[in-house]
Amino acid sequence: MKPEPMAAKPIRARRAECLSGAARVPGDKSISHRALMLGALAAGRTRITGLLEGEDVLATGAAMRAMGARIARDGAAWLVDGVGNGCLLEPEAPLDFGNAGTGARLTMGLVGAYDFGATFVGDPSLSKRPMGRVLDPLRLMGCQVAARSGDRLPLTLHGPRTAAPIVYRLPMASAQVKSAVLLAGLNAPGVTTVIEPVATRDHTEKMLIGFGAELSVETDAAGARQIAVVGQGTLGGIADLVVPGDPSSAAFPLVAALIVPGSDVVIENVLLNPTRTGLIETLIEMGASIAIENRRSAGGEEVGDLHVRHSALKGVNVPAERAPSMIDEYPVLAVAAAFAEGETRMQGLGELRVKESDRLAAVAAGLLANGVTHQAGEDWLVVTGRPDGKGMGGGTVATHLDHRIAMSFLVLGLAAERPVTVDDGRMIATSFPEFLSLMTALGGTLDDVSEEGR
Ligand SMILES: O=C(O)C1=C[C@@H](OP(=O)(O)O)[C@@H](O)[C@H](O)C1
Ligand SMILES: C=C(OP(=O)(O)O)C(=O)O
Repeated sequence: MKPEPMAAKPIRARRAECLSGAARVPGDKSISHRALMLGALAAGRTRITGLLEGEDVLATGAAMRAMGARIARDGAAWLVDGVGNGCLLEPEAPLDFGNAGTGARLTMGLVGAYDFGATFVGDPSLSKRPMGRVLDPLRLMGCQVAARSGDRLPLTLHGPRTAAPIVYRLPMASAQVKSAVLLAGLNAPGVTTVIEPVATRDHTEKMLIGFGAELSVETDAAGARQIAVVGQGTLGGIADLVVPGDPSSAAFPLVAALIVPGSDVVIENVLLNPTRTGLIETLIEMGASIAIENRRSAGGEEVGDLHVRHSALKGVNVPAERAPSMIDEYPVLAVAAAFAEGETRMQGLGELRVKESDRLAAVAAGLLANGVTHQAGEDWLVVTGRPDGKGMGGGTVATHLDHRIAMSFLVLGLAAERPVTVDDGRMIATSFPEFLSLMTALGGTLDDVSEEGR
């Protein structure tokens, strides 16, 4: 008999008095996935602190175990004993990535150049997302793919006996595709090259160098980056890999503090890698009071504490070129824009359509349900704000198994005139399990209302 599907967990946010205090968001999700993957691949031990213990990352850990790595928690740290480059084992059962695009796509790259079979499965959200963007370059390297129509999960990969190194120009701005090709290149003889016309998050490049891979990056006058990795080299464990706080999680208390009158909040230890700071840049242009304090370096990355105070925001134009550096932050930017004077115009949003949900459609529907004036097109969104939040709220938002839609609209409810309900908060645990307790500790008024509908 099939197990009963778990019941949805609706959550409601009510207008908060003010938010205050200090908070520390969990480790960066992108870096956490890569730390487990490269630790699993490297020879010897990697000790990781600050790892995000969200469901997405734990699924990656389980997949790495299934291919031979030993991974165990040791107090506040995680110890990973890797297999050595080229020595992953064929997994005996399907690898289940749950809701996680990053875990699934990067692992496809990791195993796509191995002469063995690996099957990938995921939840209903992940099973709708396009995998062809990763499978196409893997096919060029000699990988065989058996997939559902449209290159969706479940699918099985079988790499070639010897993979062909390729030169691959990214057809879309995607760090996941870039990373998958570079990881496949680790097991191909010779040099595998990725050309990215627009820079995307660079964690894979930085961490590959940290684990001892031979990798070079050249940037041309137009900003295009050419990244070359030498395959079949040796990777070694990292004794002390520190994962900084996730700026994509920090975005929620950050925007909440900006829009709830009287707020004064410090968010500590946030990753400030320039490929991830588009939201902070945009909010500062909108007039946000965000002071970056205590700037320092941790684990080869710049980090700092964000001191945020409630601010009078004004609408701005957010250029399409900025999208890769804030791609996961548009839903919560739309919420900030709902409280800004005038129009905020966001362009270049095509990639939002293929995230955990069609985020552009989900944001537009959530704004509509809560009385926020907006217009949306194929790849753009214009939000017309109302600083006092008058007339806003009162709606229920369909989250479509998307953690960022859930958290963004709960933030809206903290400042809107009427409460905002999200239909299901379960997916918040994929990236930010502490969200409810952290927001509540700052003064957020969030309630689990699962019992109401029963
Ligand atoms: O490489 C990564 O860790 C990620 C890249 C982005 O996806 P795309 O590469 O599809 O833009 C982002 O949306 C995702 O949350 C994490
Ligand atoms: C898009 C996201 O993640 P993923 O692609 O890993 O599912 C996200 O966390 O917003």
